[in-house]
Amino acid sequence: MAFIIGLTGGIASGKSTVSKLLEKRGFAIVDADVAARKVVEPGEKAYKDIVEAFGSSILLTDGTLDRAKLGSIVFQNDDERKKLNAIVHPAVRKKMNDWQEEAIKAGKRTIILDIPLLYESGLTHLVEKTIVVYVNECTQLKRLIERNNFTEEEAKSRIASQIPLKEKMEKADAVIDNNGSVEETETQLEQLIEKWKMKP
Ligand SMILES: CC(C)(COP(=O)(O)OP(=O)(O)OC[C@H]1O[C@@H](n2cnc3c(N)ncnc32)[C@H](O)[C@@H]1O)[C@@H](O)C(=O)NCCC(=O)NCCS
Ligand SMILES: Nc1ncnc2c1ncn2[C@@H]1O[C@H](COP(=O)(O)OP(=O)(O)OP(=O)(O)O)[C@@H](O)[C@H]1O
Repeated sequence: MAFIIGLTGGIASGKSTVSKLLEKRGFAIVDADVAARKVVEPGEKAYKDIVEAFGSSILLTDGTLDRAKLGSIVFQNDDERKKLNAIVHPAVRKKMNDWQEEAIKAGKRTIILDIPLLYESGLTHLVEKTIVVYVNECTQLKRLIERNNFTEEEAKSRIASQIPLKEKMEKADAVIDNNGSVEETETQLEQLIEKWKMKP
């Protein structure tokens, strides 16, 4: 039996940073954001459903999704976001399940499911333990604005579309504080790998 761990946090809290550190150590990573990009490629069912629901004005000239435009629609309106989630999430779950099976077949002993919406989507039954990557509100806002070139308003509306990070932290089996340097984050991760006896 493989050890299945859910890695989550808030937008721009540092999940990808932590998952890269885990990948470097040979752990299998199954990333929901990667799956969510894959299942909306032209030709996929979710792609067709999105075009039907949101209209072809959310497409770029090459026929792929205009993610910036779709993002500006769904992070300003809860109903639109729920509509998109209902189309994309079932396909994401299936894709992640396929990748998890592949990792198990390849002999991986610990599999990390990197799922930003682990708590929002009620998916904790899929994992044995949860890790929350935590940053304070100020760091989160600053890093999100810097990484995505968002205005403060755009960044705040994305943060507001998720359960507050503090609440996620209270639900977690382990918390990694990513307010400091990446090296400090790596040290905490190493201690957790030791404590939970995680083997790649
Ligand atoms: C709206 C979309 C096109 C915007 O794309 P964009 O490239 O700007 O963002 P990206 O996909 O890289 O997501 C960045 C982060 O935003 C947050 N986020 C994304 N979707 C959602 C959502 N539906 N609800 C809350 N937060 C979300 C997550 O923290 C994610 O890590 C895209 O986020 C999307 O398709 N979302 C729906 C699928 C989804 O829920 N993905 C999250 C994990 S399954
Ligand atoms: N400890 C750190 N010190 C400085 N910058 C950091 C640190 N950790 C992450 N960052 C930066 O903050 C931003 C967000 O980090 P990252 O992309 O890992 O977050 P995420 O939780 O995966 O985000 P998302 O949910 O949006 O995919 C990135 O630009 C990253 O380079």
